[in-house]
Amino acid sequence: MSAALHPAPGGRAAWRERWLNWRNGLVADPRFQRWAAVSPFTRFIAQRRAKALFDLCAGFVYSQILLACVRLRLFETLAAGPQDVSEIASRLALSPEAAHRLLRAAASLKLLRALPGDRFALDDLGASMLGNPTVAAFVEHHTLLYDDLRDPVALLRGETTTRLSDFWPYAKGDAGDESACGAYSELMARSQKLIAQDVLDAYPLGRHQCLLDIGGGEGAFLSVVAARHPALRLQLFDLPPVAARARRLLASQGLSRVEVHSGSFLDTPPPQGADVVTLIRVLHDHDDDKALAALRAAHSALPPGGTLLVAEPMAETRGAEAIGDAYFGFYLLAMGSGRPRRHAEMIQLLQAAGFERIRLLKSPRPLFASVLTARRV
Ligand SMILES: CC(C)=CCC/C(C)=C/CC/C(C)=C/C=C/C(C)=C/C=C/C=C(C)/C=C/C=C(C)/C=C/C=C(C)/C=C/CC(C)(C)O
Ligand SMILES: C[S@@+](CC[C@H](N)C(=O)[O-])C[C@H]1O[C@@H](n2cnc3c(N)ncnc32)[C@H](O)[C@@H]1O
Repeated sequence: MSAALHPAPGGRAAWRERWLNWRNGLVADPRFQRWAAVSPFTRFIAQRRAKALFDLCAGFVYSQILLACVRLRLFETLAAGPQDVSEIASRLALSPEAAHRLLRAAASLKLLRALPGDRFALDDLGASMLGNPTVAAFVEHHTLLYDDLRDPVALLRGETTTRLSDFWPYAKGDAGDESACGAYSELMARSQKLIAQDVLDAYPLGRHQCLLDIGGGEGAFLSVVAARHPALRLQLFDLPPVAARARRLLASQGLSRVEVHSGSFLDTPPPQGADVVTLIRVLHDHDDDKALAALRAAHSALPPGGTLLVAEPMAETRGAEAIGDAYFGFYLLAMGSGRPRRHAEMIQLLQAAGFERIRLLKSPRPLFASVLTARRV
């Protein structure tokens, strides 16, 4: 970036930068670190910072312990109640020593709880895994992401080919065939359980007559909408191989009332008739030009005054900053397309496509998806 675009700050901002620089010099000084670690005024802060840095160093190890639990079906094994190490070891086909190591590790991560007598039970996080089987599917799927992240600098420099870009063929501009689209469509459909109800709680659709879901995948979101709004007319638009899967799956669920249309929002006009269009987890996996094309497609499908509903993880979501900028930032980099956007960037994009009255709605779990509405001009 040139200095002209980002001139050195003045006033309060300049003072803030000088203070930050002085503070960082102090924190980086080993003598200050030693003093802070023992001083009764600072030792709790120093310990918290050291632990936070250690957790960043160890994050991959923690993830792989979770992967071992998922692959060995440890949470399902303990679903009926606590068991002792030898019982668990024989169920997991591990030696008692290996089982003990895994169980203690999982207990330290609050997945399990260690009980007296070498017995182990689920703890809150292990029980949450049982209640959200989608998370286990993501944990398995992360083997692709972690392969791609083996050399993060090469990834940042665009020097690698990635496994995630094969998993998401449209990220490379390839619509893929039904089998290539099957894996991602199934993963997305399963993970709608974390999103669909939250979106509908944030924006009840009661006043609408017809909803078009652009990039609607296999129709998992629309099947939740159908159950809540029996009278709403429903349309789905997705790439031809995905639309074919949606037609089959929706028919098998008795949901032939969903009209399935196939095409690409890059070159095919979507169907007309909707007074609300949804884009769920579509914009963030496209670069600006294609995201703008998706928004223009939504605009063309709506009448003036029609509503657009966007739901996806966003950057700088309070309490979920690392999920947006770190997890999705690097996930989408490995995928080869898109980036998590900040609220201000979403507003710019939406306005450029002809939307106004853009509102960020209160949603139950914005860490999974923030929900925005906008009005077609
Ligand atoms: C009973 C007593 C006395 C006390 C209980 C105390 C209490 C209230 C405990 C809380 C228990 C509770 C309700 C727990 C709930 C836990 C839940 C709901 C956990 C959910 C976890 C979800 C996770 C970890 C989700 C992970 C999602 C991931 C990794 C999503 C990845 C998405 C991707 C890669 C999307 C790709 C799409 C693309 C391409 C980017 O567009
Ligand atoms: C990350 S998935 C989200 C699917 C679904 N909305 C959900 O949240 O479960 C993105 C979807 O957009 C579709 N898609 C990608 N590029 C498209 C395009 N050019 N035209 C239409 N759909 C597209 C994909 O096939 C996929 O179903």
